[in-house]
Amino acid sequence: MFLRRSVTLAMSLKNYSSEAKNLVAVAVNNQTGVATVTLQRPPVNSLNLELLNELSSALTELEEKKARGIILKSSSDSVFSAGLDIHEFSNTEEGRLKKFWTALQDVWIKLYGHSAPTVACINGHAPAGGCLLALSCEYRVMLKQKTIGLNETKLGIVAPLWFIASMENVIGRRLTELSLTTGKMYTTEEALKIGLIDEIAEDTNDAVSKSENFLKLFQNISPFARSQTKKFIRGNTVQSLVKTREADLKAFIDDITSEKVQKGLKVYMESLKKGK
Ligand SMILES: CCCCCCCC/C=C\CC(=O)SCCNC(=O)CCNC(=O)[C@H](O)C(C)(C)COP(=O)(O)OP(=O)(O)OC[C@H]1O[C@@H](n2cnc3c(N)ncnc32)[C@H](O)[C@@H]1OP(=O)(O)O
Repeated sequence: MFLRRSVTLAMSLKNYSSEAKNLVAVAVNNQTGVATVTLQRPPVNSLNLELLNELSSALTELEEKKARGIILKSSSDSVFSAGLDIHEFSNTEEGRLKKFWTALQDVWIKLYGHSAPTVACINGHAPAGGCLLALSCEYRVMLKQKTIGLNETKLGIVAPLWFIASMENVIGRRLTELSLTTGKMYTTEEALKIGLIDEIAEDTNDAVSKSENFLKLFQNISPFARSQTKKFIRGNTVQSLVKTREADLKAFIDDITSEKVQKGLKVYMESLKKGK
């Protein structure tokens, strides 16, 4: 019964090979059904509205096509994602701000609750929103000598509850509290020690191969049993945002457009430029 189902899924993916879009590229291995989703917005894959919309569409498509696994990586070996594009925050046009935050909520809901097994191949630094993407996956392989963390307090902003839950579900409440309140960025080696990541890789090829090995664990597991189990484990966390989306959006708009936060972000951006 399960075997017949697997064959059907593999066949449904047969003609779905590689599609390069602007900011997100999706390539599906027709033999394994595993999709590699590559973020490609140089220089640092900061998440703007357009990238988030493309990522959201890719995740929907991979849900519909019943992908057998997703590897999320960066086209650069230096930065996985620098997090949300800070320029979006200084956009005072409320329509775009709303679309931006709604797109981020969409991406998180789809990625966190995806039916396919997901791996973050963290082939570069992953601050803030970059760390969120990684935490939304089920397994994390990271290049040595990079950094990862939810550093929002360093920017004078407050990580929403669903960011916090994503980290708490991986490393527990005590460490999440310490990490978030201090805005701690962990080195790869530190991240492995606290369980924030699962494996260290030498380079991107090694990271991809370790990600593929993780997905092989599910080769002989019923996709239905696997995804339902994941749903039971992650369902409440996803639902907590689904039920409060409007309030979360309002809180974001109110906070991000406040004079105090805008001033702090300006100073942070200047410090980033000076850091060169
Ligand atoms: C109370 C308020 C509630 C509101 C709730 C909001 C919750 C928001 C939640 C999440 C927030 C975020 O995700 S904010 C983003 C946080 N990200 C960071 O702090 C990362 C900052 N970047 C870096 O540390 C580094 O750039 C890097 C380590 C990622 C890479 O270093 P590298 O040396 O390779 O590159 P540069 O630093 O030279 O950067 C190149 C270029 O990119 C610009 N840049 C970097 N990060 C961002 C970004 N996140 N958004 C937009 N632009 C970014 C950087 O300024 C450089 O630009 P220029 O070449 O023009 O100088």
